[in-house]
Amino acid sequence: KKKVSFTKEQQALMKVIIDAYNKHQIPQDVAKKLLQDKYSTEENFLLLTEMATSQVQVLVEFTKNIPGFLSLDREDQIALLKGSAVEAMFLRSAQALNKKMPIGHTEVLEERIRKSGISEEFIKPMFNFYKSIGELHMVLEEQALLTTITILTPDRPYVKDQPAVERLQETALDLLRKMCVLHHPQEPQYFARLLGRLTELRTLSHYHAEMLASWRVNDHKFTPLLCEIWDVQ
Ligand SMILES: O=C(c1ccccc1)c1ccc(-c2nc3ccccc3n2[C@H](C(=O)NC2CCCCC2)C2CCCCC2)cc1
Repeated sequence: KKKVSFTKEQQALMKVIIDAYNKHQIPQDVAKKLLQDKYSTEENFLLLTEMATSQVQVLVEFTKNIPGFLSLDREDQIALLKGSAVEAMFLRSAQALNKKMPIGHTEVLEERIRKSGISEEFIKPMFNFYKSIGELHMVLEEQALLTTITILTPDRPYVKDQPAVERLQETALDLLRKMCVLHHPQEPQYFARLLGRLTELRTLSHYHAEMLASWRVNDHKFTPLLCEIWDVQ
């Protein structure tokens, strides 16, 4: 059994990130809403924009707790948030679908998402991603670190001081690598598989503006915050 030891700094970093991740959960649980009632395509689109808007607010609060983030150039902080918001939303959505639920609930939830108004061509890649996240059975620490690593991606558009972001991301990557060895000792390639999901995530978010336009509703109304973050309207 591989011995994994964390430095004092790594233990402190993990605690800060876990506390932030737990504190900044989505207010009301969208999965519960979807399981309670069937909604029309319009209502589903509104639900998505409401959930996504509150998720962006939660994401901003979460990033403030990432050690070093607030010391970055202010415009770079905005560029990192803008560049990772859609990916963080899909990560959160994947976790919402893969959460332990009573028998049969996941199937109902999946069905309601499939029928929510999303155009067919995007259902497959989105669920492929959700399934590939589910198969990893990530522990909370890994989920929180994966979101942190997604936010601290140096090569987002308009980031000026990439090395400064790289240094923060590397700290989170070192910690995640150790977490993977600790929680998945039988799978030496687990860490690499986890990072591979970020590539799939980037592809999903690449088509996001186009995906939204294809949602079968007459007018696509967005909140001002989403217009900022989602490059729509
Ligand atoms: O942007 C999306 C898209 C994708 C393809 C085409 C057009 C738009 C697009 C499409 C679905 C989901 C998505 N995948 C989910 C998995 C499990 C549970 C809910 C999920 N959702 C939506 C949601 O509210 N997500 C929250 C989750 C918390 C963080 C903020 C976001 C609802 C919205 C009501 C209708 C059904 C799905 C998340 C994002």
